[in-house]
Amino acid sequence: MTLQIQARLRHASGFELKVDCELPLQGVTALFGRSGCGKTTLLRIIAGLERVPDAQVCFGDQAWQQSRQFVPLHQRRIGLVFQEPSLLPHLSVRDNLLYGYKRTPAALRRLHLPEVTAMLDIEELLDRRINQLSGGQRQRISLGRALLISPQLLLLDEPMAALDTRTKSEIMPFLSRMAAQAEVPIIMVSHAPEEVERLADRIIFMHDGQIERIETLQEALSRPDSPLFADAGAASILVGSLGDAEEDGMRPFGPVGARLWVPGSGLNTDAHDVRLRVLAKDVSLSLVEPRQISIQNHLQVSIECIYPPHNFRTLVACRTTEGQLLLAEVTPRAVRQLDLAAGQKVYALIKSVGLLT
Ligand SMILES: Nc1ncnc2c1ncn2[C@@H]1O[C@H](COP(=O)(O)OP(=O)(O)OP(=O)(O)O)[C@@H](O)[C@H]1O
Repeated sequence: MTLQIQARLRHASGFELKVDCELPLQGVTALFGRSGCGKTTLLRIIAGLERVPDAQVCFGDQAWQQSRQFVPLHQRRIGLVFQEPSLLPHLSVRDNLLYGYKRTPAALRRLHLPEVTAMLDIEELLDRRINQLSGGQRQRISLGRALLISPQLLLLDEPMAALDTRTKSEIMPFLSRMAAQAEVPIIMVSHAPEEVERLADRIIFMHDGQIERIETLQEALSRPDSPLFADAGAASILVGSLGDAEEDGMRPFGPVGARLWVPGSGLNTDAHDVRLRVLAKDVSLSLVEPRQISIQNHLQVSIECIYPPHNFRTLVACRTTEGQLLLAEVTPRAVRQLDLAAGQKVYALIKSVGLLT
């Protein structure tokens, strides 16, 4: 399934959007770029909220816009969630959730109230009024309402931007669960690298009204100049399964022999494709297997490449025994003293990890 878009638009403000692309639609696609680069405008064109003359938008074999043909939003069967929840204040949570569901022909309904309320953990809220909800709860109801029209595509425009950091981290697991369970392709606008790394499978990088690149998350994380590294520096995402917590609360991540220990969290044990975010500056390299040190997590890796130094730091791309990319940031002096080179087997010491999903 792909989404084909050809559009050209110029606002009175001088901003110009020029897009001609074919997006594979599977899992979560993030639209990422600086403020004002045109992410929301592109999302609105996909939704049919921005009517651009001569644009072409085709979702699989459905022409949503082509020549004189223009399919309005409600016939595109798109679930939309914006930054500010737009719930109906005079209706209960249940009636808000069922608003679009009731208007969806029975034959097209794939998702129903019990499974959606369980997925978003909102069963307890069904009889409340909207003004009795917190910001995070409102956003979960908005996500539920969008899912209950059984959409063929979900468009999320910075759904967490208005939430504080704590509420954001509370709602993130629901979003990622939703992405995995609902089997609906998602396009999500974001300018937060951590959000993208946590949720996205593919990224559309936008700049000045144009699409610069479309990459898988792993491709985007494997180049040192990735825009995802602009804020917190280079990072890697390790994917693996999470085991039961030990007595001290630590949980094993990944296969025996290449196992990391992470602090326990509320995640289910049956969590398979769990993502672990490791900042390159938290990874050091050693030629010998480290013993008698406080850092618990170390992995044998092989060096794939050493990038030229930048600001007195050298980025070293390593592969774990399972073939996953792990970036380490060391000093150029350490590279010289340890005589590091591509192909060499070394140990990566990981000071801290963040469990993402
Ligand atoms: N209706 C409009 N009329 C004139 N200019 C507009 C209109 N809507 C958006 N723009 C301009 O178009 C540009 C792209 O806006 P858009 O909202 O798509 O950017 P964005 O990447 O989503 O930004 P942000 O991350 O800040 O939400 C901006 O310069 C904006 O000021």
